[in-house]
Amino acid sequence: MSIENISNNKCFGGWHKQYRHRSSTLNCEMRFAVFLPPQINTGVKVPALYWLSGLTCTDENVMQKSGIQRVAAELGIAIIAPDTSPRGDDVANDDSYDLGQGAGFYVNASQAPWNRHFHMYDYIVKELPEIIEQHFPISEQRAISGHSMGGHGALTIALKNPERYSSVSAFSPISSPVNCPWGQKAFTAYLGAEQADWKAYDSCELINNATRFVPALVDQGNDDQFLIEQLKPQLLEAAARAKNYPLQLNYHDGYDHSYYFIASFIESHLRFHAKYLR
Ligand SMILES: N[C@@H](CCC(=O)N[C@@H](CS)C(=O)NCC(=O)O)C(=O)O
Repeated sequence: MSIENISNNKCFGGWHKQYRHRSSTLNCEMRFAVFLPPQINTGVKVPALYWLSGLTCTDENVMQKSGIQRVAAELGIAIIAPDTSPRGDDVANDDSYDLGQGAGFYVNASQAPWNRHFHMYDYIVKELPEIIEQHFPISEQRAISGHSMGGHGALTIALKNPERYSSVSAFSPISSPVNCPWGQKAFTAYLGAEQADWKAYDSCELINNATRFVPALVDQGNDDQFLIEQLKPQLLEAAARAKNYPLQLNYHDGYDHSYYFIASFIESHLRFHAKYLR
């Protein structure tokens, strides 16, 4: 698996780098970004936090807007930022911002035309870590986090693979895609009309069925424009309470859905993950 370096920026003593590669899982060319903390110079492998972004995003949003690098450099954690879907002229798409390219929802699509490329679940869980751990001094110690659609991705991926992630966190996640318009639209397209098939990618369902717990942290702004209709964190809270699941969910007055909110609390997420990555 070869990768091509396309940019390098020194940052807080470490490096922000972008790469292009051919993904066999997604059947197209993909780009990802990695922040390598200064500790890679000590000859010891560093752990990684995978960051899954939300609707309309690429690898660039978190790297340019969250300020994640400062504390990642202090703690010696690499940040991996993939794209949010397969892309390209021959990849299926939709005119709306919440379906198709930029909106992969971190599932494996079973329905045409999406099933030719939209296998973001397998890409994030299997192919990308293999590439990362082959090409960089990054260990198999992994944590996962994300925002909105990416918060849903992080939670579901950790809940489905508790042996692969030591902790999970999310900002403003889509807490139960089965129960909101964004999720219902995407899952109908990618997974088909059979709602029983959607439950394999619903955080609340997965918490309900969990047998092994991954410590979880969620932060949510109370002035988030998507809170009531789409995000529904109270469903996540109720599922966790019923199961005694180790979820800490914090609400914050005045904060919205943007990266200004993420930038305000990203430090606490990194320190949370650092406790479990050691
Ligand atoms: N209608 C909005 C909805 C998309 C949206 O809010 N995306 C969030 C994730 S769900 C985001 O992170 N946008 C990019 C950014 O703020 O940098 C748009 O098209 O930008």
